Amino acid sequence: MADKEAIEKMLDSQELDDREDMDGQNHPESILKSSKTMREIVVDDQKDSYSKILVPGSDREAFGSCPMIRDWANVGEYPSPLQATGNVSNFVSNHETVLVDIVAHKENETVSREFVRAGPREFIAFHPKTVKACIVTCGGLCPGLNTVVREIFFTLEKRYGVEEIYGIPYGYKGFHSKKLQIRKLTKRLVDTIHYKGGTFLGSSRGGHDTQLITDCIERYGFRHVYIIGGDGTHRGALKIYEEIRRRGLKVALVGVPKTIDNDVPLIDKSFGFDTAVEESQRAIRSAVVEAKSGIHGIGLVKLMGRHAGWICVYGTLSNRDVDICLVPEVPFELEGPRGLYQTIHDCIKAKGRCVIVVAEGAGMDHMQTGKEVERDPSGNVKLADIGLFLKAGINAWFSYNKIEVNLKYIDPTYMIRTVPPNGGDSLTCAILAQNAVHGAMAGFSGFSAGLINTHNVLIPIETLNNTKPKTIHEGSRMWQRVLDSTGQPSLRSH
Ligand SMILES: Nc1ncnc2c1ncn2[C@@H]1O[C@H](COP(=O)(O)OP(=O)(O)O)[C@@H](O)[C@H]1O
Ligand SMILES: O=P(O)(O)OC[C@H]1O[C@](O)(COP(=O)(O)O)[C@@H](O)[C@@H]1O
Ligand SMILES: [Mg+2]
Repeated sequence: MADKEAIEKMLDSQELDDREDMDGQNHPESILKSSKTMREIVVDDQKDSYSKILVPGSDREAFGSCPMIRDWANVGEYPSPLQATGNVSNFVSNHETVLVDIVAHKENETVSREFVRAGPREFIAFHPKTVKACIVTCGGLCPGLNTVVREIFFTLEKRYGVEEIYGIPYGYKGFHSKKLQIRKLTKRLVDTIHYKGGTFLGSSRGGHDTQLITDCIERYGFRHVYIIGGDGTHRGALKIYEEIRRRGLKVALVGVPKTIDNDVPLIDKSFGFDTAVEESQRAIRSAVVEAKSGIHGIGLVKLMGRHAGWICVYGTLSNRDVDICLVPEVPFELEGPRGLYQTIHDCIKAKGRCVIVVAEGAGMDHMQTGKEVERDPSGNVKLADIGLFLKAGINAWFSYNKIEVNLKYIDPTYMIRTVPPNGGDSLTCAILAQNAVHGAMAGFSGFSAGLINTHNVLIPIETLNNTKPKTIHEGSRMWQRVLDSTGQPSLRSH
């Protein structure tokens, strides 16, 4: 039987669970059971080559649990329509968790954080016919946004039989701006959007208003709210989630973390990052070709990375012809015998050329002194252009020292985030989106879908927001790989 037919048949046979409209806490035991206290997973206590992993079950406020709507509103319990079309062994129990800290040492006990495992549940909290869902994309662009939107749509529509799915235009503003139109999404509208870069829904910075957004959610009767965005978006999402709880609304608020900078904490990698790195190769290769072809050629490439230099690091390590990599986390000096300019000079003397990759947030201590800080509508600090600054500084230094150089500056900033996702990122987007929907259908709320240690999890947004962004550490093996590949010195006199 076709998926759709099987789902329809199953849904038609289901009465609306009256718990959905009841007061009181009459919840199914199967879903409710709370976890034990300190749980010990002894991987193998016979062999001392295995480690003992302790999961701190007693402190499950932050880890190992995920908020559920039934904590503040009544929801029902229905057999999942996936029972009619899927393999039942694919269902995930609410008691399954994924460990975060998996590197162990046999001499020590490893205490790991854990998150609820994502995936389809055998029983769901919403009758799909009662679900009105909306999807919004916020903040900067990232390859794969459209793929996430499309997959949320099709998972809701095809797998669960949800009929009303809406697109919120241009980010948070779209919930309340009179100039913007919320529109119903259809298969025809979203069918081919994954082949394109950008976001079909539009995006924006600024415009977050917790009360107006929650009013809109209430007015439309949205039961699922899917919010795709980065750190700023998630700060905004947490406020909406708290307001939803305060008002006692039966709403699953779900995040999908997005950022080209790859600094979202806890998760393995953010979607679109690999595509951006791949796209950065075109710019870096051009810089290498230019540097190799000119007399004392210098290729300078500026890439994105406001507070974290992951694109530069991965771009550098992929290319392997880069001589100097500059990231926001690792300060460098310009002048002096170990400074940047002298290092470029040494590199040119040794190789006849020098290729430099710089993150937009690197070297800010050289530029923003004394100036008033400018902010974008979301409150992010507007950075001065380190690429242009270095271009001018390098040219001036060599000119002063009467050494001919040919510097070519390449700034592919927006080009690397506006392309469609590559194959791997497309798959990541699809799986994240599916798990966002499975989590919402199961009645979880206030979480973001993420991949940790290659396993899909539901991360409470509060935890995500309270965890430090993932940045590069100077003492790390990753930074050491950069130093090994480039051969660059510390660029500091101390
Ligand atoms: N602290 C905050 N509280 C509420 N909303 C916020 C907050 N920070 C950012 N936002 C909102 O989140 C949206 C996206 O934020 P932004 O920083 O531009 O992008 P990103 O989510 O990619 O980091 C914007 O609409 C912005 O107004
Ligand atoms: O010009 P815009 O749209 O503000 O975007 C620039 C910023 O967006 C980013 O690509 C990603 O930022 P977000 O993840 O916060 O959206 C940064 O690297 C960059 O500084
Ligand atoms: Mg951000």
